Amino acid sequence: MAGAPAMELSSLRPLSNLSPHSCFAAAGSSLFATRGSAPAVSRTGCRFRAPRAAGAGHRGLALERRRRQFWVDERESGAEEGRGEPSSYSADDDDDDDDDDDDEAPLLSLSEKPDRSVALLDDYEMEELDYASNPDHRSGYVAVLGKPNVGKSTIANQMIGQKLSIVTDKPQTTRHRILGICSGPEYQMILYDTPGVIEKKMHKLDSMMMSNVRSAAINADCIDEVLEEGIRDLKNKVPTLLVMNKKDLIKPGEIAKKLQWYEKFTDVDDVIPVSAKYGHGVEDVKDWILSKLPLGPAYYPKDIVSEHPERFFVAEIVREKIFMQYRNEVPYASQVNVVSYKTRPNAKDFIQVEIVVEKNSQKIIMIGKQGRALKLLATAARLDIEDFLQKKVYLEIEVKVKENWRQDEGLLKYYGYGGQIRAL
Ligand SMILES: Nc1nc2c(ncn2[C@@H]2O[C@H](COP(=O)(O)OP(=O)(O)OP(=O)(O)O)[C@@H](O)[C@H]2O)c(=O)[nH]1
Repeated sequence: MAGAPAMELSSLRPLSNLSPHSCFAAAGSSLFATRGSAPAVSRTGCRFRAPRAAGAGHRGLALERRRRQFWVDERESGAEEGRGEPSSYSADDDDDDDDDDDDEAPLLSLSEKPDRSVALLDDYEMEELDYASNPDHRSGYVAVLGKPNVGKSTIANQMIGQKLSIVTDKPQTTRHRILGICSGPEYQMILYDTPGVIEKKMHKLDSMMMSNVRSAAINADCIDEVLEEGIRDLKNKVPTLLVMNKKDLIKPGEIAKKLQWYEKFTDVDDVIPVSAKYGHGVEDVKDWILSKLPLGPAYYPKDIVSEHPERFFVAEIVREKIFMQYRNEVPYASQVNVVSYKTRPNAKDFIQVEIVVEKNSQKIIMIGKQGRALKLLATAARLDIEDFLQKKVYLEIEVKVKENWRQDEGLLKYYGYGGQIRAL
């Protein structure tokens, strides 16, 4: 069937006694709305946590300790940096000198689901957030799976209420699993937005991305019919929702027919039509997930929206701008690395980014005549990064060529496609 874009949302263990709706203030979600205890956000803005309240220092340390358990320090696995002839552009209003250096950041694992016993809040946090007195609290992992461009990132962002995953009109924008945490007073759902499932793998990059998708599916005990063998036996154990997205593009009379078709010819538990871009139906999806989430305490403090470090999002923002500005092969041949991120007490943060492309011809396109294209890119990226970080930054971008990086397993691992990214 020439179906509407569809994706599957699967969550951990089913549970029958539900308390839907109780946790959501909003009926009919609005775009990027802020929630209860969540910190202020802007269009692309996400705070990893709300500004700490007085006395919350312990909690910060506890979180730090817990995070470190997910970090894998294996810098030796990184490929050597080929230093070509860089072309760079610095996007800044004025100039600053740098001081502190944090380049010794360890790696953060993206492929492992934190074990509940590891990720659990410590006693101080339990007491502070009063979890012990709330036996009805629900929490669990949800994998967002589906083909490229169906709107997985859009719906994940909508549910979290903040733009964590980049969204473009080009397929296969999402390359990593993006973990987003959506919390309410009585629940916490941890969403894994995954790259679109592709069957035809052109590069090693595609294979490594798909292996991370499979791992997200396994971690959430769920299955997508387009995924390969090895996880099929998990079916039946996990509630699966098929989200029929972009219903705004379907004629009203067709929606009912498509729903019937999906219900009849797929194994999913439910089908919900939504229009993620406009927020329609997103609350229904949230309610469905809530109805399936197991009872249990939160995995993370409620004001945390992601485990990813800031530099991960900085690279993603630059990548989004590349997808928006350049055509054809160039965005797909580009890898963005934050090579240095320096916070300075009396000056703007200093961020050095390298864009790696595969051919010199791509580098020429990326830079443009008299560097105009790169300047445009750097300025657009800087503005969004500042919006995201809620502070001014000095951004320097270099373009380098590394032939066939998409086929180089060592480099791909170094760039985070082996399931690890550098922590800040
Ligand atoms: N008309 C319409 N467009 C939508 C809707 N949801 C998402 N889109 C658009 O579809 C495109 C792809 O959205 P994404 O959220 O990036 O899709 P994705 O599934 O994460 O894409 P991949 O990165 O390829 O896996 C973007 O241009 C979105 O604006 C919707 O409900 N209606």
